[in-house]
Amino acid sequence: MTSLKYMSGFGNEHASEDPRYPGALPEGQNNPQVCPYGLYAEQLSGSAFTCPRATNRRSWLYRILPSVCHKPFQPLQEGHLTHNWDEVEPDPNQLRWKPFEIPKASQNKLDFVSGLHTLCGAGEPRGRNGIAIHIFVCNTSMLDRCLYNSDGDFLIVPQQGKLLITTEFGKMLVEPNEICVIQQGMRFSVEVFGETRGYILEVYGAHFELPDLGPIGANGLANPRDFLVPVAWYEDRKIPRGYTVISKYQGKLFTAQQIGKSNANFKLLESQRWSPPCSSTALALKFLRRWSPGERAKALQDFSPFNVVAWHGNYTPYKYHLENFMVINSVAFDHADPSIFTVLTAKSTRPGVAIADFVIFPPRWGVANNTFRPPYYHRNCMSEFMGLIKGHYEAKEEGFQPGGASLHSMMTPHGPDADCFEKASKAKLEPERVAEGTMAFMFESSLSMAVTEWGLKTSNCLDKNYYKCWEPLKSHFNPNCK
Ligand SMILES: O=C(O)Cc1cc(O)ccc1O
Ligand SMILES: [Fe+2]
Repeated sequence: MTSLKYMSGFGNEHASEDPRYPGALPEGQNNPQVCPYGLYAEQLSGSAFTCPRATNRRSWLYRILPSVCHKPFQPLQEGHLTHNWDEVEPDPNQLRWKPFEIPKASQNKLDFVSGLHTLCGAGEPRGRNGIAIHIFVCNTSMLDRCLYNSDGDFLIVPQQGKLLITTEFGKMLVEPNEICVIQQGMRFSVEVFGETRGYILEVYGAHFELPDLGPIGANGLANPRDFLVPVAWYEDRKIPRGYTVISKYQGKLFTAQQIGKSNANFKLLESQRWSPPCSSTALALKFLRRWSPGERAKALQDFSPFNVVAWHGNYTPYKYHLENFMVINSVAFDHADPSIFTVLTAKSTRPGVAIADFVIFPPRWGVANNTFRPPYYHRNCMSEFMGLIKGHYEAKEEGFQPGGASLHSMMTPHGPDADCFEKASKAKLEPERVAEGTMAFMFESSLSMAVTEWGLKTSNCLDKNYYKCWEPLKSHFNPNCK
């Protein structure tokens, strides 16, 4: 695979043209009467038109045919997505899952969509407030089908296997230890290269932002320039069985076939060698009139949704490598709250309270003196979902495995297992590397999440003995020794 190009910067205004068609972006305006090369202009709005500038998100896509060319949507019964949070009775227990099983392609072919499973969540896509956490396990690439999420944004954390994601904005390769965000409405298709697994945080009604840095200053944590945005790439190919667009809409999946064949139209214009600058409306209209009825009929067949020749805007998919996180931590004493490790936050309307934060536990130095260095024992007014990309998590060397997960719900006590407590209370406090070669992460939410039937039962991955990891903790209380 030739290496892909990206543009850098979080939330920037970017502009990109497929190099095969220079000048495809209209100059100085969004909606010329006829766009260069006869493309259609289409806006994708990611915020209300009237949002303040700082939060206003939209992009303009210049495409061979507009997205509206599709047959009616039909329900699709596939995957295990739900936002029915009443499938099973509430369960406040500490929950831990063994690595979610990835079926072999020879037994059960799953692609990114058919391999989606909702594990837990809260809230409701219609009310535009809530989250869902999904696990994806797949072994097959999506073939001539793409997905878009009408309900919210997907933050995708691959854990095993890389994802080659084609989007309307271009291609991104996302490997374990990288994450990507595909925002509401963006069409994407996922190619995989073997058995593949990962986690998804879905947020309804908010976009991810970089956390404010406050007294940290202008730099640090996830730096904006390390967020990478794809460059325009389009395809105009024959799709014998037609292209299927899948929409996740109000928690359910729907499919529609694209109709409209771009090749004929586009090749025709191309054959006229529209070399830029070709902004002459009269000339363009002349070309458009040249289509015969036969050509128009031929035009109504099939086309790829990845037909965006150029785009500009600040509403894009993006990826980020977790190794780029600039870690800040205690250099004197005590254990700082894990909010210091926030990569991205989806804010609620309450100041400082996130609908969901994406937090990582990267390799770093532990140097705090006179300090119990691992995570403290904890009861939280937020819900803490954790996953492990690789290695071990410092608070639980055993039991919490890559590709598994844990959920410590609102006010459910949790903390280091007995082993960890004993070791860390006796350890000689020298500077030491913590979490070397590992990457654990947390989706922390102000919402009280319910677990799905798949999570508690069907996945068959729930570790029924999790609570036992704290059983050996013994009292060290000694009234005679301070
Ligand atoms: O529960 C956990 O392991 C996550 C966590 C880590 C930490 O360093 C401090 C608090 C906390 O909840
Ligand atoms: Fe915690």
